[in-house]
Amino acid sequence: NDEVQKLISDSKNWAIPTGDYANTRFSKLNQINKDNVKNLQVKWTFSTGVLRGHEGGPLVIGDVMYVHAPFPNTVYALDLNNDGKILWKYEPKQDPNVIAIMCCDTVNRGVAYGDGKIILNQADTTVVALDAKTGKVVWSVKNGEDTAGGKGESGTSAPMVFKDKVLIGISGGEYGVRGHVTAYNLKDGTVAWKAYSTGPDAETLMDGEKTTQLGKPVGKDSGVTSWEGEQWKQGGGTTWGWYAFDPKLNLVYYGTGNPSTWNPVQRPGDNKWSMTIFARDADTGMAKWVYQMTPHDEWDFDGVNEMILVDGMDISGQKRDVLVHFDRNGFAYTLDRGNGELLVAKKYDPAVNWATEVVMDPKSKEYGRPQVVAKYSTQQNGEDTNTTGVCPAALGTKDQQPATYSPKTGLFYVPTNHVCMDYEPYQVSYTAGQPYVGATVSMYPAPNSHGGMGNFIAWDAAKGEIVWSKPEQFSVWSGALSTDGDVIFYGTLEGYIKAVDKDGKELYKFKTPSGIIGNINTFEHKGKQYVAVLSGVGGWAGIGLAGGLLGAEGAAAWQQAVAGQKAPTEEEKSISTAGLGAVGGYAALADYTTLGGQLTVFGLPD
Ligand SMILES: O=C(O)c1cc(C(=O)O)c2c(n1)C(=O)C(=O)c1cc(C(=O)O)[nH]c1-2
Repeated sequence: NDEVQKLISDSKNWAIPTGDYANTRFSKLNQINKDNVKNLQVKWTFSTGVLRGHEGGPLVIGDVMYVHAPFPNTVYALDLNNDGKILWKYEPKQDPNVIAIMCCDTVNRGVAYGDGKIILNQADTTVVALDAKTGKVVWSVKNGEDTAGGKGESGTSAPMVFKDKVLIGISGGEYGVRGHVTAYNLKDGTVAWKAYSTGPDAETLMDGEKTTQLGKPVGKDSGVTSWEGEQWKQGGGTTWGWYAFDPKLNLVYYGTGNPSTWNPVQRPGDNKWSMTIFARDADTGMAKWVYQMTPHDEWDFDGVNEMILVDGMDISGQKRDVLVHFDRNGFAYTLDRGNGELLVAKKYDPAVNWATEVVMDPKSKEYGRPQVVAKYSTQQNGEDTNTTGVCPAALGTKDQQPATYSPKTGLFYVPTNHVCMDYEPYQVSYTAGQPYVGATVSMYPAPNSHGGMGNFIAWDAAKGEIVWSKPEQFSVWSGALSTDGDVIFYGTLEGYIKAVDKDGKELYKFKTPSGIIGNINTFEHKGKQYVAVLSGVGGWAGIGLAGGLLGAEGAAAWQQAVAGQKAPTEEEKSISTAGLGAVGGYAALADYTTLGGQLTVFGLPD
């Protein structure tokens, strides 16, 4: 989209949720720099009026900031000329029953701009285009089937506007939803193309001969033949993460989520194309290449995290245009983004133990496949057996919280989880619209380490090496930002916004009113640079607080039990696995923060 590209190239704006089409989250602004960032002050704040988890961040286009909220997905247009005075507000009417079918809090990762419209992907899968000037609905379409007699589909992902289209994904892998992405025409909301993650070629938009994985044709109907019977019909592979676009290659990139159910014993086969990076033609949706990172997933390692596109990376003396992806499974992948050739696949947390390596020898039958450690195979250990000590936990070495790439240092700065789990699969039967999880999980900090549940790291994607790692008490569930001012920002679950230098040295921190799971961004207005972030604890890691699943008393009792100071009661034991395992794991968060949705805008002293 030429208009959007023009807006993006002017760093004063933050014109798309990911900062740019390459998902770098790097800004050329440099007024706020490593020397003066310590002087940052709060300039103005704005309450969204909504509690629960606030993911994503505001857009800034010219004099207007667009702020979104989790369910009920209120959108505000704020006037930057007037300390954020409200220009318009849009509040959709949605059936609150959709809350019950959202796996990991009522989050929404942001709105997109294009063609004079603001596009919102609502929790109930309604996609609306709002007139950016007035907030009036221009068009509205239904992207899935939610609660009433539906399949348990929901919407949380941020749309991506590209060319004359907007890409929308779907959530509901915990409900057996069959994943899909749809490109809608920006003009009127009609469907340009729709591609499923599983199923026959005509529906996955694959060509058995021309679509390749690691240089080889995928074969006919691979999205059917890699499943038993008709299991692909509720096979998961949802598309709730981030999307990227390469205008030169005319390809869109994204990853697919876990195969449904979480019980691997119940679904033999590689379960294609769950857990897969897709490169699709932007005009037709046809898949050019794919790469399945975790064939036959046994741990819920959704492959949806962002794809970061970097040009001319020096890989063993050769300049390559690459795609870098920090997967939930604990491996960071560097691929040639033109043909999907695998260049690097290395662990980005030393705790990762479920696989020893990804096979890099093209002559091997196992080429590109992770080598699973039998002890941590929930498939081999079988149903109703608790597989213990698996690292990372189901929420991965990194979940949806996006990393940033700085072209100045050539490094990636990555918010990570340092969490392990016990995982017990069990039989589950499929009923449309009902949970289809099939595993009990509990989570805890990676053992024999620093005791915390997170690290903020710097990563060299050419070598596949951690450059430095800064321990955090909790998972870093916020998206990072790097700038030409040689500063890197991220937020913490306790609620701190932090700024570090290129060596990871902390330069600034400020405690905002609630835990940060939003993505930090920056913009310039009237010649001054600002940094903005949404606070509002929640998401999967914060579900205990956001969903009210654990009171402060419960948290304290649970912590004592974990610390071995008292025997856990039956109720406390059930807490440990509530919220798909996150409630017990993150119980101590209740000592630091509580719910609240607020935007905080920082700037330098006048
Ligand atoms: O399979 C799915 O459809 C699906 C959807 C979502 C979502 O839409 O938020 C999450 C997940 N899975 C998931 O596995 C996960 O770890 C997760 C974390 C979060 C979050 O916002 O903190 N959402 C989701």
